[in-house]
Amino acid sequence: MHLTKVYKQHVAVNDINLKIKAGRMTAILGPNGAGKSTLIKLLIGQLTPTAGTVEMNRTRQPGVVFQGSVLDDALTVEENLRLRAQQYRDVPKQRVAELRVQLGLTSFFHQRYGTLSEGQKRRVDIARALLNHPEILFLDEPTTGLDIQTRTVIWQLLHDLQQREGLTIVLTTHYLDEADTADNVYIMTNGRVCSHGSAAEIKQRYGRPQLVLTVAPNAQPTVLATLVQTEFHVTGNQVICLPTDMASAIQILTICQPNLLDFEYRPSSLNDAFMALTGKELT
Ligand SMILES: Nc1ncnc2c1ncn2[C@@H]1O[C@H](COP(=O)(O)OP(=O)(O)OP(=O)(O)O)[C@@H](O)[C@H]1O
Repeated sequence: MHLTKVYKQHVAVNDINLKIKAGRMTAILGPNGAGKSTLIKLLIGQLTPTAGTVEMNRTRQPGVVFQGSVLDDALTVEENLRLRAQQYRDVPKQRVAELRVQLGLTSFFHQRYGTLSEGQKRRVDIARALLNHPEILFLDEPTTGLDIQTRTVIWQLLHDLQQREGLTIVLTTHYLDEADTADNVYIMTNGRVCSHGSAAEIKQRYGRPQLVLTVAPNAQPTVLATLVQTEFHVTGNQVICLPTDMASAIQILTICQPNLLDFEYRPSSLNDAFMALTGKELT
C-alpha cells in the first residue's frame, strides 16, 4: 500500500496501491522504464520501499522468475532442478518429476541448461520457481525476447497453471495482447498506476471503437452531412468515425448504407486505452 521507491533522485515507483486477487492472473503493463521491475522487487521483498508497506497472506515463500535466470548453464535441467529442490526444507522427492511433465521438459531434461532455446529455458525457470509449491508466482517480463509462437506457449502454460492449480500469478509485460487476457490489469507509466481493472473495463473506460467507411465516389458530402454528432476525420475516400459505442456505429451504417462501398468496425483495444491515458503508443 502506498508503495514508493526512490533511487537517489529518481522516483521509480510513486505511491502505488495494488490489490492482488488470489487465484487470478494480474498483469502489470507498461513501457520500458515505467518501474515494473522495481515494483515486483518491492512486492517480493528484494527491495525495501522508501515509503509504504506490502501485506501478503501466505504460508509458503512466493515463486519468482526474474528476467535473468539463476540456473547453472553447465548443469543439465534435471541437475539444476534437483540442486535447487535441496535448498528447500520440504520438497517431496517426486516434485521434480511432476514438474518435468507439467511444464513439458521431458525432451530436454538431460540437456545442459546453457544449450537450451530461450523458450525452453523460460519453462525450466518457471519449474524452478514452482519447486516448493508456492501459492503465488511473480514473473518479471517472462515472454520478452521470445518469438511469437514461444510467447504463446509460455502464456498458455501460465494460464493452465492458474486455472488448474489455482495459482495466483503476478507478472509484468509490455505486450498488450498478453495483458488483454489477464484477469486484472494495472497500467503503469513513469512510476505511477494510471488505470486498473479488467482489460474489458479499461477498454470501455478509455478506448474508442473506430468505424471506417469507404465512401462511393461523389457521395462524401452526403455522408459527412449525416455525421453531425460523431467525431470523424477523412483520409482519401475513407471516413474514419469515432462512434461512442456499437449502437451508434450501427446507426451510422444504417443511414449511410446507400453511399458506402465498404466498412470496417474496429472494437476499442487496450492500445487505444493506453494512448488515451498516456498520449503514447506502447511499442
Ligand atoms: N538501482 C537503480 N538505481 C538507479 N535507478 C534505477 C535503478 N533501478 C532502476 N532504476 C531506474 O528506475 C526506473 C524504473 O526502472 P525499472 O527497471 O523498474 O523499469 P521497468 O518498467 O521494469 O523497465 P524494463 O521493462 O526496461 O525492465 C528507470 O528509469 C530505471 O533507470
